[in-house]
Amino acid sequence: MKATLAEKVMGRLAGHPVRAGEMVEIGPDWTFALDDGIGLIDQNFRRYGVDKLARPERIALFYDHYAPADTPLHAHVQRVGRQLFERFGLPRERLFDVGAGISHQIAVESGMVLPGQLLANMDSHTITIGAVGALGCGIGGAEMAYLWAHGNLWFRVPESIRIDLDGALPPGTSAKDLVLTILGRLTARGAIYQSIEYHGAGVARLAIPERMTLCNMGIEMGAKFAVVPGDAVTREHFVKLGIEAGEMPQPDADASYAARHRFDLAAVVPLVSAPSKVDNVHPATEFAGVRINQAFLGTCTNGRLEDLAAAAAILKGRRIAGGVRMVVTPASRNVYSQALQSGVLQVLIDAGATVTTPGCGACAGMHQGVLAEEEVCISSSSRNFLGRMGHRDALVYLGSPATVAASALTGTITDPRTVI
Ligand SMILES: CC(C)[C@H](C(=O)O)[C@@H](O)C(=O)O
Ligand code: SF4
Repeated sequence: MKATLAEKVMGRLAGHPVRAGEMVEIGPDWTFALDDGIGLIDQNFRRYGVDKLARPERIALFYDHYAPADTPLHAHVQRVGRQLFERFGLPRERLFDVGAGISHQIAVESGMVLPGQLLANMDSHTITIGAVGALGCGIGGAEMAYLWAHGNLWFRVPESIRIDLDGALPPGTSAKDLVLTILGRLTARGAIYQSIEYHGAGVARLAIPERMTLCNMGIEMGAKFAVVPGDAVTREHFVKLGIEAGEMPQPDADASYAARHRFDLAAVVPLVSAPSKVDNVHPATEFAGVRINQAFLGTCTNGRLEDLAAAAAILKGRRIAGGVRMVVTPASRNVYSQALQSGVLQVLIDAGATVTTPGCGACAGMHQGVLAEEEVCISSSSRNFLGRMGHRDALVYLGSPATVAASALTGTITDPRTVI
């Protein structure tokens, strides 16, 4: 029986071959929770009298959405999580506390999640780990409480769609512009509950951080998973970490796909997703002259060293425009440290940027740079819904790190190719 990568991974966990559409009761290899969800797990445990965890070795907790805490309520929730860890005797090193960074960023950069593994997290952008040939998806608080208590949960095996990428990205463009190209064509409903498999010479050329950006926005098309099957680049990522990547499961050559698409990377241009729908994608040049108040560089979409470096390359020796604030939030402590040591942060600070604690930062409008009414932000993040980054009358445009830097420089939305 020919299988897609999603069918292979879920079949391994089910203990028998599975087909798209089938329901399986499986125990993911990893089950993560966040500061934004641990309170729900605690409530469910208390309501149903859970006093034992089924698979404690698969559990980790991350404080990324509002860390350090911005309100007494959020501080309380974080305290509840620390207490829950103590109550169940979970190892302290599995609680990634204030300053560690975004869960799925850490899952990839530390080598925690291996190719072919399934990670369930209380966060939809966990899909990002598809960059290392793994499957990541978000589930709700009651479901995660059930998983932690029982070890298994029902999943429907998704259909898969195959996207073949050819060619190479032109200068001034990045994986963000590529994924915005795909999102613009497929739309926000283009892959609902499907697993997007990326193939082809175009994706083989992309480094792990670029693959993370590519997979990250799969959720904006409604996908259950987005994944680049493990290859030489994946293996090299784990070799550098001193970790054995293992077998790296592959989809069968003639597996069955619900749809196939092809994109040429050479045709990609700097793009912007305009307010307030993610698939409202147009060339950045169409928004030339739109004034911004804030430029936000960070998130699990584009808060990695390579993203900060791309912005620094544009801002080196220059100052951001008067009246614009630039907020930089490294995706993890590791990114922060590397950006510090390499001088990238100094360039950004000299240009006038401010740097915040690693984590989600302003992305979901919870802290560290939310917007006032009528303010406009150019952001390297993944969502621009109304009210996403603060006031519901603020406007968020999404673009690449280079577009964010170029716009911070001029004070208006700017195609980075015009300022390089
Ligand atoms: C808070 C969390 C549940 C949410 C998600 O699931 O994606 C957030 O990370 C987001 O980006 O909107
Ligand atoms: S950085 Fe933004 S998109 Fe990513 S997990 Fe955090 S809030 Fe969600």
